[in-house]
Amino acid sequence: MRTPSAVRSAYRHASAHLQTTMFGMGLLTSLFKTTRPVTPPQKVGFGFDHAVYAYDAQTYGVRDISLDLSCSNGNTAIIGLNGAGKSTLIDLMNGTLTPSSGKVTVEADGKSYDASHGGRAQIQRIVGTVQREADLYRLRHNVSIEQSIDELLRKYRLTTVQRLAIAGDALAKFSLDTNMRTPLDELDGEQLHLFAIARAYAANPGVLLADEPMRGLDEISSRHVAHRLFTCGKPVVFATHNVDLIRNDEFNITRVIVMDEGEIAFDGEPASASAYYAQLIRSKYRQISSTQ
Ligand SMILES: Nc1ncnc2c1ncn2[C@@H]1O[C@H](COP(=O)(O)OP(=O)(O)OP(=O)(O)O)[C@@H](O)[C@H]1O
Repeated sequence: MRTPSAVRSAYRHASAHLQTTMFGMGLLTSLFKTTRPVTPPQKVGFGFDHAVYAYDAQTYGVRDISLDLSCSNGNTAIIGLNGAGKSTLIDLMNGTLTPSSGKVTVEADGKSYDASHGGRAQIQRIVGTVQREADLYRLRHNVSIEQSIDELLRKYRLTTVQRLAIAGDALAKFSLDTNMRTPLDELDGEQLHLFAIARAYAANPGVLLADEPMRGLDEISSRHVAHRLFTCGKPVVFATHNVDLIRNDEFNITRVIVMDEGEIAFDGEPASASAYYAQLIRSKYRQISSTQ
């Protein structure tokens, strides 16, 4: 039988071992953390070189896209009918998808990153993706929106005070400071869209990517969200079906890419793009009515 002093000594030994292990684990966790950019990456751009993405043998998301997109000169809209390839294009830009063939690169501050060649983590620091509504529902819903951003920021080497300050600033920027303690599932539609933007903004990316950032909102809420998004001080590349929006000077949309059946059908300034798109829709209607 062990004496009390032998038990105490074994306990001290075990506890010292545990402390060393926990210290090691803490060190390991912080080693794997990354730094949040203090100043966002500048001069961000996207390069597509004959990029193709096939979901399966029959279904192409995009076909043979070649595109040079610099984000330094205003906001960029991607428009197109359902299934035209807008979401696939956005997922290739943020490294969620890698091309089946061809190449997609993200340029920032003179360097080039390719998600097909180990660059995904770096790309996701440069590019802030506004989560789609469906993806927001995967977040924990019983925590406040402040906590939700705090949880996102835990991957960075930041103190709790720094994380909460960043979360507070991001929420204030998108008029959500009075809702900081509100759980996600108690936000209304407009607030939910603003929260998705604030969450992407909090990581201080060089560009924001948003797939239909006003989806499902009424005219008033759409306008409010659009105003906040397009005047937030970061370039935005976004997909939309709202053609009226792209012609609004207040939103500084300088380039519009029209997609059709996985390809870029038009690339230019908003007025010409919306005229082209109206023509495209008319020709689709004619095709449908001629086959009925
Ligand atoms: N996960 C998937 N699996 C199989 N096919 C897919 C998948 N996602 C998209 N597709 C197909 O890829 C093509 C392009 O779809 P994508 O979602 O990129 O278009 P979109 O322009 O964003 O459409 P929408 O405006 O309806 O969101 C479509 O034919 C679509 O059916």
